Amino acid sequence: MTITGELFIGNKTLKGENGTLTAIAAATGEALEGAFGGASQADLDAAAKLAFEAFFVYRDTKLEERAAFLEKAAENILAVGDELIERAMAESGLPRGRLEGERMRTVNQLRLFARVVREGKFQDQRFDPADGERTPPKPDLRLRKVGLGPVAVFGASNFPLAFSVAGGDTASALAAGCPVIVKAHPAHPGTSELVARALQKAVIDCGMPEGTFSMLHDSGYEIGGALVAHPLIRAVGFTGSRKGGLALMDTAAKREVPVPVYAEMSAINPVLLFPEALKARGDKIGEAFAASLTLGAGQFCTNPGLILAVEGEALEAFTAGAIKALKAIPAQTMLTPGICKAYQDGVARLVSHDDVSELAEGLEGDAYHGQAALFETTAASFLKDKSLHDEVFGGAGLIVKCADLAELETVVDSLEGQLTAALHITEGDHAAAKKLMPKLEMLAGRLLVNGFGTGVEVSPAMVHGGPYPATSDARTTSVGTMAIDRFLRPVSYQDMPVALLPEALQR
Ligand SMILES: NC(=O)C1=CN([C@@H]2O[C@H](COP(=O)(O)OP(=O)(O)OC[C@H]3O[C@@H](n4cnc5c(N)ncnc54)[C@H](O)[C@@H]3O)[C@@H](O)[C@H]2O)C=CC1
Ligand SMILES: O=C(O)CCC(=O)C(=O)O
Repeated sequence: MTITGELFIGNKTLKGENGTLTAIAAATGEALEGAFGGASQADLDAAAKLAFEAFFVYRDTKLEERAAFLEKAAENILAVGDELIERAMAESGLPRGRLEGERMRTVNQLRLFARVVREGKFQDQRFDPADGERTPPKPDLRLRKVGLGPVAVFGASNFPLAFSVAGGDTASALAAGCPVIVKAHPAHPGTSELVARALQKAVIDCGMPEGTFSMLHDSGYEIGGALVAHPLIRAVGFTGSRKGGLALMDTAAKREVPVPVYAEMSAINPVLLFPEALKARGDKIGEAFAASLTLGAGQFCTNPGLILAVEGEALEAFTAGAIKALKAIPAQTMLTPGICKAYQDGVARLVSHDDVSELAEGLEGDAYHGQAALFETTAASFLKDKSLHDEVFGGAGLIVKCADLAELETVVDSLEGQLTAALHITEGDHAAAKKLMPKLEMLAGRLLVNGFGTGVEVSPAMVHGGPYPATSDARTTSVGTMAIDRFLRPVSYQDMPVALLPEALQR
């Protein structure tokens, strides 16, 4: 398939004329096939108008039809075939195995939401019958949840399939009955085009209203901002930097009618090593940590960037295991030259920090490669300098040595909101771990034991979220079936004649 660089506005494609963006090969920095035309305000208005009109039809589609549409989208993505994987590899620098896995995750996520839609429980229908005998008389009340309206989706650079055009935000918004306008990520515009084509075809194949799906390119930040500000957009899903997420939250808050922005931003995902676990298997935990830290060049928002432990011999065994493993890990291509530069700058800041020691580096790589790095500091220094709490997006980890468990708890108290917190424990650590549980529940969206947070299971019981700045709204998740709730709101029907009630509430 030729990459056309076009915009997808409802069922049409057209070349944007508001500037151009070029796809870059992550491994070499060279330009790839396709010049992507940026959308204008008029293109955005057209997509938003179609989405808003589509909403009134799409939200009332039969659940079976909506589910079949999601399944068709999954089928069409698979039908793109190897070209999708090849293009995503070139644009993101991620290896084939990872992207094939991510494609299945994307497809299965759409299929999972199809099952959620078919089941219908997300509508949360409630029936509270009238009671005329009561004083005062009680009205007949019925409730269901409905879609919010058109949703803007900003996909993530680090998951060009599972968190992008047809990723979790899009799947959950479509499942909720909301049309979607995607602002394509500039790091993988060709991958985005191939997936957008599959989604547009699914809309047509299934006879869904035109405007159920659109995708725009932005040659800068103008159209992304205008999309969030657009009066016909009713919610926003975002995965990316804290700076980007905050800018879009600010735009949404300043609208005449503010709308929710579900932004997943930065996290350093603390890993707490408890004394008995360290004594029992410190070196093994160290090795496993180095592997998780450097998975996908460390470009996961769930990356375990921070180790907290009590200093001593057992921690030294962990550190030795991590250093040995890390030194043998090859540098890997990073997603974009910009992300690579931000990583190198972050590592350089740690290297030159007076209170931080560099323990190890991974193997050296080429210009666009991220070289893993491991650092160490004391709890006192970490508590003193808030800049040490910042995410360094990539394979860099910081060990914080605490004098005792009380100091470790003080460090936990000082942390910003996180996506995950991991505990490494044996039974002998249960009492100490239990003491920290209330604080950890306040800190993170997911608490996990004897593992690391990378590799998020798409499950009904998953929370991929957490208090600010991990996300903009700790009440939600962007992965798993509960993600649908972000794009729904409840409507109550009081003493409504049956003829006026939505079909699902007529009984
Ligand atoms: N926590 C996480 O899940 C992730 C964090 N990151 C962080 O973000 C950095 C840059 O990565 P990107 O993916 O490029 O994130 P980004 O936040 O710069 O961009 C994400 C998306 O938002 C758009 N955008 C950003 N700022 C905007 C603004 N002010 N107005 C309108 N649109 C805007 C971009 O065009 C892109 O489509 C990384 O170095 C890393 O630090 C990146 C990926 C995932
Ligand atoms: O680890 C995962 O599977 C998902 C992580 C994620 O959401 C991210 O890195 O943006």
